[in-house]
Amino acid sequence: AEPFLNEPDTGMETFLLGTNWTEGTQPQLKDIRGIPDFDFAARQKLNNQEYSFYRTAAGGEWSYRNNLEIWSKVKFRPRQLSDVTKVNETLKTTILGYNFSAPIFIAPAARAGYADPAEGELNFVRATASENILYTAALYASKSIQEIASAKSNSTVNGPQVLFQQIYTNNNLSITWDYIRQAEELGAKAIVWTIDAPASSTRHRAARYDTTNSNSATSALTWDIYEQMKNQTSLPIILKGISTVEDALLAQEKGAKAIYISNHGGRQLDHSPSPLEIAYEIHRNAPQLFTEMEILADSGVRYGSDVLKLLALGVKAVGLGRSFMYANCYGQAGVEQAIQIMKKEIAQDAAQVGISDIQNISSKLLNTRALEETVFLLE
Ligand SMILES: Cc1cc2nc3c(=O)[nH]c(=O)nc-3n(C[C@H](O)[C@H](O)[C@H](O)COP(=O)(O)O)c2cc1C
Repeated sequence: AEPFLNEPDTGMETFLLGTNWTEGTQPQLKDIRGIPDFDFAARQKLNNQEYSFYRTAAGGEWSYRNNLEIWSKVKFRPRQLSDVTKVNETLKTTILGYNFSAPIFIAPAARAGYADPAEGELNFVRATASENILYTAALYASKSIQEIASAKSNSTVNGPQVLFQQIYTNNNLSITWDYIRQAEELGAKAIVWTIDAPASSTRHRAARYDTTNSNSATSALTWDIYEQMKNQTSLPIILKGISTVEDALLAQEKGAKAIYISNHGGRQLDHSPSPLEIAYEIHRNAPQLFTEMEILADSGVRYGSDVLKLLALGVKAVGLGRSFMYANCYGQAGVEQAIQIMKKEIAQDAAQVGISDIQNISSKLLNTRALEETVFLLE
């Protein structure tokens, strides 16, 4: 196996070594310039067990790598002399009808308490309120669903803050239905049902510390359960972990208003496709899906330009998992800074590409020839 770069050389370490920073201590937040810097910073602060849980991925971590490396295969085709002066105003978007300041969100991830034992996920709730982006809370959060709900802001552009609730289904479905009811009562606006974790996954990095899946007890995953779930709630159910155009089409056939393409950050199945490859497969086989339903995506997103590539294929909004977990090592301020970095990069990179409206990006601004070699085409 060839070595690879977990994060590009951002010059951070060189810079820090020229200051009074001591290796193994967390750098100052002001010295974080890009999303990958939060990974470096988290490695300094967290112990090996905690960092490994956040960082781990499945098998030889080839999907984890591919999630990070695939972006460079798709180049931009920047159009110069387009009027991009108002691009900042087009950053705002809607997700299932709710208003947000940017097409990015915090993906559901368990155990935020490793990064901030006192506040855990509450930092995500508060930071997404102040920055007005979406937070999708994880079932296996360090804080209880009640604690998360009570940290919500009452005064956002949507009125009370909009949170989506991620769930795993339990083999005993009555536990799942109770959980959905509870989320609904506490004001969640959508259920994000994770469908790509039918079993525990092979995660050597975290297994060393006996901290692998948070969901090892769960495996009830069928379209029949989806039908049953729809009868349990009036909330929209977003299927998280769609990896093929066939399943995207099936989801639409069964009435899904939104789906979420993801390979779980490469944490479930090694050699599962990246969101860029999945989005491209849908773009080539059933492009209408991007307008007929809302398609969210995550896995491997580290830069504003990564987000733009997914949006250009038709994705509605893009999530980040690990990066926000790492940013949470700085508490709410760190999470806010991560959101601000992403917003700034999305807007400025959009301008560089010649995008005047982030909500309406032509796929012709991408050169996808490299994906054409491997894309799966339906008969
Ligand atoms: C520490 C950690 C815990 C996670 N826990 C969950 C979870 O409980 N439920 C879920 O649907 N996805 C979970 N995920 C996956 C994320 O929702 C998301 O798909 C993934 O992190 C995106 O890839 P990225 O980390 O490269 O941004 C977790 C990811 C991480 C890193």
